[in-house]
Amino acid sequence: MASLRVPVNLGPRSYSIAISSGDADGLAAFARQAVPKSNRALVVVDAAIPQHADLVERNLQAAGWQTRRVTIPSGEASKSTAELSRLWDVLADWPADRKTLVVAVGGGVIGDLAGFAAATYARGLPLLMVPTTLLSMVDSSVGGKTGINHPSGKNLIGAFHQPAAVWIDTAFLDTLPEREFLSGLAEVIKYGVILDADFFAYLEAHADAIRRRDADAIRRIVARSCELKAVVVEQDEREETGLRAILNYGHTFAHVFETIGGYGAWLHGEAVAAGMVCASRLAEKQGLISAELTERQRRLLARFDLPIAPKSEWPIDPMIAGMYRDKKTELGRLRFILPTKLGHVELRDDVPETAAREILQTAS
Ligand SMILES: NC(=O)c1ccc[n+]([C@@H]2O[C@H](COP(=O)([O-])OP(=O)(O)OC[C@H]3O[C@@H](n4cnc5c(N)ncnc54)[C@H](O)[C@@H]3O)[C@@H](O)[C@H]2O)c1
Ligand SMILES: O=C(O)C(=O)C[C@@H](O)[C@H](O)[C@H](O)COP(=O)(O)O
Ligand SMILES: [Zn+2]
Repeated sequence: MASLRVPVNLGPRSYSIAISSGDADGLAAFARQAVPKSNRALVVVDAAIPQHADLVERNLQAAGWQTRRVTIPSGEASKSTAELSRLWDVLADWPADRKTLVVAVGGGVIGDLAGFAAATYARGLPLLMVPTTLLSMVDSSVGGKTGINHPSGKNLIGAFHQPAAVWIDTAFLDTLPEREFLSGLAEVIKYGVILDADFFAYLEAHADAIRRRDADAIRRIVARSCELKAVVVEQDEREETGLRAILNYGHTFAHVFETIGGYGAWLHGEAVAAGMVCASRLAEKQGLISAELTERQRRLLARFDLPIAPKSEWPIDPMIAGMYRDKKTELGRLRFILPTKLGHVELRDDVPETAAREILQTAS
């Protein structure tokens, strides 16, 4: 299958996303082209996928890199100061220099963590993203948001640091467990709601093929998601104008669901799924959309067995308090991304706290 390229045009920080399937050999030339002058590579890998790291490391070595590997325990708890500090220690001990490439092999946890190490060590090292989950292929490996969690809130500590390149090989998905695969689909559905009504309709029409991981369907959803994210990031790289904030649809709710669950009850995509339904209900309440649009999202999410409401036992006050720590909050005002029609959303700062509280109270 021919490999695709999606460009991310950011002037001096521009890079290419390569999308292929089973073309491990292509990685060496691609990485070398993206990072011509570099002789050391720190390969940061999720503990569950040593076989994928072997493949990546072999190819980097073939392209002239001397490699070292750090294995990170799987799961959201690794977006921590302890794991970050371990990466800094290895880099300092080697020692790394400013040409040392950091390579993230894993899902969004590894990308966010290794990316933040790359952003901070020696004030910035080149970063190669090699995403191995659906969620990281369609979202987290692109756009340069890196960081770790704080006990009080998701991704509260972080930096923008664009990768030098993103290498997506959809063959890595062959080993991905079903629940993780479905979680990634929440972010794919997000793109349809916020930017592309036709893409949403495609997801509705091809839900069965997507669920059985049909190769064409996977390639199409990965490519379209990357294109849509790239277009947004190109126009508002650091979330300054409000445009990039649309990628946060459902996340004001999702992040408090993840935090209240101790970063373990729900996967990120599961929290985003329920968060999008809450945001859509909030838009209904504000008179922006009819119930039909929320219902379409609920139906599609349910076809992928994704949650469509928070757990009833989660206490509401700490969730509301958590929303005020959301990075979109300004001057003490909550801000939400709300749909106005399929394929279009707005950043709103006129939603009263009581409305968000009511959504949580009536969620079931
Ligand atoms: N930076 C961004 O723009 C951005 C965007 C979206 C999400 N995120 C972050 O990404 C994280 C979620 O990412 P995720 O869903 O990839 O989770 P993850 O990184 O925890 O990976 C999910 C699970 O899949 C396993 N795994 C990874 N690749 C595998 C493979 N090929 N085969 C078998 N198992 C594999 C891992 O061990 C892990 O248990 C969250 O922390 C979220 O906040 C960041
Ligand atoms: O890239 C973005 O911008 C996003 O908002 C993508 C989100 O899917 C992702 O979960 C991101 O990490 C959330 O960012 P945050 O700034 O709300 O922590
Ligand atoms: Zn997300």
